[in-house]
Amino acid sequence: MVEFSAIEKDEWVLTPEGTEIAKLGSHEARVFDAIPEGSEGISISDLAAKLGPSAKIGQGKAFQNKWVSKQGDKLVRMVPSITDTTKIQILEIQKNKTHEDPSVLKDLKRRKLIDKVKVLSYSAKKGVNFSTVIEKQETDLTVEMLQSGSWKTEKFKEYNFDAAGLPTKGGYLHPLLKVREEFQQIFFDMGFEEMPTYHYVDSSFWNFDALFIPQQHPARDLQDTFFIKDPAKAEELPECYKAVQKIHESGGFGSIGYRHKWSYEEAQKLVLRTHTTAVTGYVLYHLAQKLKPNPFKPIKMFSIDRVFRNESVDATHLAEFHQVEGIIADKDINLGSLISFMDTFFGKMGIKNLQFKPTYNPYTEPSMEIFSWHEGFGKWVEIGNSGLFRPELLRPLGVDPGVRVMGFGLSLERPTMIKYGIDNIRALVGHKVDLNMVERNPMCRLEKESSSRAFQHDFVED
Ligand SMILES: N[C@@H](Cc1ccccc1)C(=O)O
Repeated sequence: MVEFSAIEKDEWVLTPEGTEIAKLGSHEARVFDAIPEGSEGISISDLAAKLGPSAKIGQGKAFQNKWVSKQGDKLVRMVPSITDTTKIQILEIQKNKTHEDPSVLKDLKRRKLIDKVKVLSYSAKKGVNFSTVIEKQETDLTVEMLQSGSWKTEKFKEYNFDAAGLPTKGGYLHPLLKVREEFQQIFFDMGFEEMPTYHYVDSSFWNFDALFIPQQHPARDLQDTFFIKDPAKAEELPECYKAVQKIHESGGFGSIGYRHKWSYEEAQKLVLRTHTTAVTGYVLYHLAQKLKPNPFKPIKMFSIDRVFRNESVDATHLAEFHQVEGIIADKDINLGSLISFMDTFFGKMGIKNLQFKPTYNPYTEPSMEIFSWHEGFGKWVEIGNSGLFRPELLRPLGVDPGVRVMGFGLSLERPTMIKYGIDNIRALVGHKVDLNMVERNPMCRLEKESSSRAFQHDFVED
C-alpha cells in the first residue's frame, strides 16, 4: 500500500567551540578586533585580560595570516580590515549542514570545530496497492474455509517467520517444587546436607526392620503398604541384618527386644517405601561404616522425596505424597534440643508458637507430634512427627554408643496446601494439576535457578 525507503546521509554539525565561533568569530579575528587601529597597539597582558583564552589560541593564526605583528612589547594591526573566513565557513555549515569544499570540512574537523553525524530518515509514498480502506487478511487456513471452499478466494497474509510469537508457558515452578525449594534452602542455611533418596522401591528391611518396626506391626499390613509383586523380594540383605535380627529377637544395649522369631524372608519383601525414614536408616548405616575407625563427627542431613501408602484417596489423602525429613546426630542431644530445633526450623518458615504432644513411633523414644495453630481453621493442626532414635535402631546400624540422633518428618503437601490456599490435595498431582493455577499464582514464578546441591558422600549400593 505504501512504499517507503530509508535515507541515510551524513550531516555536519558544530561542536560547542564551533557554535561559539559562529557567534563571536574565530579566535584570530577576535584578536584582530581587540587591537585598536593605528600604531598604538595593545600589550599581550591587556589582550589576555580582554579576550581570555582566545587571546592565546588566536595569536598564532593572526600572525600566520599577517593580520598582526609585534612592535616592541605591543601587538599592532598590519592590515586595515580582515575577512573572518573561519566564521563564514562555520556559518555556512551551520546553515547547510555541509560545505562544498571537502578540504574545508577536513580542516574544521581537525580543529574540532565541526563533527560528522549520520542521519536516518524515511521517505514514503503511495504504493501500487494504495487504498484508504484496509481489508482484513486471513492468517490461518481453517477447517471451515476448506469445507466451504472459501479458501480459493480468501486473501492470506504472508507468514512472518521473524515474528517473536506468543510468550511460551515456561518459567513456573509447581507449588510443591516451590515449597520444596524453600525447605531445601532452610536446610542448607542451617548447615544440612541432602541425603540420596535413590529408590522408591526398598526392602522391608530398610523400610521396617532396620527401624526396629516389629514384623507383625500393623503398618506392614497390605492395607497400609504397597508390596511389590515382581520381583517380590530383595536378593540379599546387608551384613547388619544379623545385628538387626538379634535386637528384634533377644534385644541388647539395655533393651529386651520384641522376643519374636525374626524372619529373613519377611525382611526381604520389597515395598514402595512408606516413609523417608527408610533412607535415613540406610544413610546412618553407611555413614557409620565409612567413618570407622575414625572418631565420630556430628551430622545434619535431610531428604525431601516421594513416599507411598495404601490409603483410600480423599480430599486430603493420596496414595503417594512427599516427606520432608531431617536428622541431627551429635553427642549431647536431648528432648530440649529437639524442641528448640523445631522452633527455629519452623520459625524460618514463619510458623511460630508450636505445641508438642507425646506420641509413639517404634523407632523413636521419646516421640512428639508437632502442632501449629492454624488461624484459618481455628484449630491446632498437626504439622510433623519427631523423636530421638532408639538405641535399638542406632546400635545395630553401627552408630557409636553415646551418639544420639534426633529426627523429624512432615509432609510437603500440607504446608503447600496451606500456603497456596488449595483445599483438595488432588489439585497438586498427576493429570489433575491445574496449570492455570500454577501460572496465575505469582508465588510460583521462577526467580532463580534451583539451588539443589549434590550429595557429598558416596554410598555403596545394596
Ligand atoms: N517417619 C515418620 C516421621 C519421623 C521421622 C524421623 C523421626 C521421627 C518421625 C513418619 O512417617 O511420619
